[in-house]
Amino acid sequence: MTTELTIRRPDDWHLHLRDGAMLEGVIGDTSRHFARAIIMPNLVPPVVTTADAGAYRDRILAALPKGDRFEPLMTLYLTEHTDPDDVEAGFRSGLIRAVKLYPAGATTNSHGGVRDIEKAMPVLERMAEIGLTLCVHGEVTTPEVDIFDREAVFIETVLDPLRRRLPELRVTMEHVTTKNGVDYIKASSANLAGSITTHHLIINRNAILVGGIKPHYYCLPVAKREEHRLALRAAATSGDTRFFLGTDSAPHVDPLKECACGCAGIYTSINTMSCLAHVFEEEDALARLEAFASLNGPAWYGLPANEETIRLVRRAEPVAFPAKIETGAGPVTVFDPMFPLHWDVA
Ligand SMILES: NC(=O)N[C@@H](CC(=O)O)C(=O)O
Ligand SMILES: [Zn+2]
Ligand SMILES: [Zn+2]
Repeated sequence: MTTELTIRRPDDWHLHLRDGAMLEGVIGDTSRHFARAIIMPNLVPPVVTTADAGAYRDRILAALPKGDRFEPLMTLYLTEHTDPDDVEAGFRSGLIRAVKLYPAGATTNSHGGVRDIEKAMPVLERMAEIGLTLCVHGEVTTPEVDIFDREAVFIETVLDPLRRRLPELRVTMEHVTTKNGVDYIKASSANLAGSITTHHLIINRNAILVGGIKPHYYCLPVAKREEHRLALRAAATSGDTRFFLGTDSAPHVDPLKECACGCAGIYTSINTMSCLAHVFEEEDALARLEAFASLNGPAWYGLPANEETIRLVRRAEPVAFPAKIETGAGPVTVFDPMFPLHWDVA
């Protein structure tokens, strides 16, 4: 049995750090293990201009625990009024690594997102021209579409038409949750990749609903049936370079999760590497954990893999993680994978 594994230091290609007291409370859980992360722009108000992103980056670096080395990779929140010249200037300066498409109303703080994609075409055309990546929250918001079908319908009715229209546009399908998403990425010949979260490799929709309603397993896109989880596991552990880690660690304080209309989002930064090592071990794929967590993401985003390494060790006794972390904004419940975690980052 493998009990030790050294891999390049991982990166997180989809992360919510929030702002203010929450940012201060969570950033250390990422910078402890990860060298870089793509930082989601869905703040209130959102990060819409290059100037906003520069200021947010400064706040992130100021909140970083002393001695930690961590590079935030900044994104812009696409709106129907986004200025293509500002996007291009941000990209050319090296600050902006991606632009994020939130269909309006699809998820947390997405009300300022895109209603009519036609209005965003000038920006998308410019991005295709200059090689800037579009990250998408791939769900339609049409009320008639069942919430469990929203990703599949998005692929058919929004993503595929967009990619046919702009084949040069580089697209990251964020937090893929369905076999449909996995198959769509695998069938593409270029300019498409997908991030997969830690929790979608571990839970299916039963976790949310069986034995009582469990708000801490609720996120968007919502976890699907078991067959979809298995497809995600197969993709993540396959070594296929088009799939990589984006934890989508999304902290909300407990009172906003444990209420009549709880927020979507699961907090996994603190135990992601332990969870992933467990999953890859179960799939007999520990040798491919480095590809998923440390190599495929940088390759897709045109960055070198990290030179530093981390060492994962399988402990005889389970590793203890707190049930919640305390932040200046309030308590945040930590993802419970519902099995003991034996892998630890040494
Ligand atoms: N994933 C989530 O459930 N929530 C994210 C938003 C998102 O990534 O869709 C958040 O910002 O809380
Ligand atoms: Zn999302
Ligand atoms: Zn997210």
